[in-house]
Amino acid sequence: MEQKIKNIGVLTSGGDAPGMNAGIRAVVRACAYHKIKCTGVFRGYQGLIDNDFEELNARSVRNIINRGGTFLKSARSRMFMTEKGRAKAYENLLSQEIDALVVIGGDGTFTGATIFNKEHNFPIIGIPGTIDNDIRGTDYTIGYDTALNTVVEAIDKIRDTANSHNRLFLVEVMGRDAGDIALNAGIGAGAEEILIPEENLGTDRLLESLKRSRKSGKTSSIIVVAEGDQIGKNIFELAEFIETNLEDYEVRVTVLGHIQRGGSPSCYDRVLASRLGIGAVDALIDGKKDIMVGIKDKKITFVPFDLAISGENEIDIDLRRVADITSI
Ligand SMILES: Nc1ncnc2c1ncn2[C@@H]1O[C@H](COP(=O)(O)OP(=O)(O)OP(=O)(O)O)[C@@H](O)[C@H]1O
Ligand SMILES: O=P(O)(O)OC[C@H]1O[C@](O)(CO)[C@@H](O)[C@@H]1O
Ligand SMILES: [Mg+2]
Repeated sequence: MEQKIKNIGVLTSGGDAPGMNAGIRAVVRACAYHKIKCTGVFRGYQGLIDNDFEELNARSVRNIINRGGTFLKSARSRMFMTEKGRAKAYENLLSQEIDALVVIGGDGTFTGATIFNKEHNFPIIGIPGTIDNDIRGTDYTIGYDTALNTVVEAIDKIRDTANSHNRLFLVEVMGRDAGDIALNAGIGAGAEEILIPEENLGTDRLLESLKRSRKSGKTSSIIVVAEGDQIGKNIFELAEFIETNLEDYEVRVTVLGHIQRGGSPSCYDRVLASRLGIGAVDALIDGKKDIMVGIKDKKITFVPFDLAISGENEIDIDLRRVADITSI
């Protein structure tokens, strides 16, 4: 028979994402509902190693549903990537009498979780919390929707200057290995071209497309470039390359950077985080472990960590077609 879970730890790890607070809140309140103790772990996996714990009750998470970032703070813990660091984390979990964990983060967080589970047989459920949306087994990750809206709002503003000065703007958006933000925000903001890590369309196509758009009467353009894109060595070199090859283009570069990770979460992200938080606690009560709770076709689903982090990020080819046709 499964042992009854008495104390669930919750942490946020990797890049912060809007909606993580709503996810923590849901986990804490689901624990309160089921009369399970809940322990907050500060600074992600690093907090496990440093013994940075605090008991949380339903009132500890008041007034945070609307706040970006994560009140538990986050970290990219190098120590957790070592066997020694993970052994220390396990020791601290035992001494705190924590018998299961909910980790909110991205692919790296889940990689750490599954390694930890294999080493120490410790029940962990993952909640996808990353603006990158680069997780398999869930249609959306917490923070992605808010980030998209932030990017579109920023590009709308850039468009004013692009249009007033007849300029070409290269706008860099986040996504080290994933083009989801670039592709969707690019379509939403009406970008001329969208460059993503999953496909290298080559510089010839880019120059041809820019020549064509001038001929068709366009006076300004916006190109959205994911930070992991492989066409240009970096976005500034790409700008130089375009100006060298197309003399009638005046190019400017905007790197949106971390504004994409901040801000109050959208309603979608708050609801998603609330559903996934409750799903994670339900899963632990049911004796599940080494899995991520996600959302597919509007329904809560559970997928093994190995599957959630498997393979390269895939983009929806229909979206590429939409981008190509609408930017004609
Ligand atoms: N191979 C690994 N072994 C052990 N722990 C790992 C491993 N990979 C990642 N982790 C742990 O997970 C943490 C978070 O991973 P990472 O920094 O890649 O962010 P993420 O969860 O992918 O989120 P995002 O991509 O949104 O920033 C790492 O800092 C590290 O502590
Ligand atoms: O400055 P940091 O925390 O290293 O974050 C940068 C990375 O985090 C992500 O935004 C995901 O959170 C990536 O797209 C990006 O490359
Ligand atoms: Mg990641």
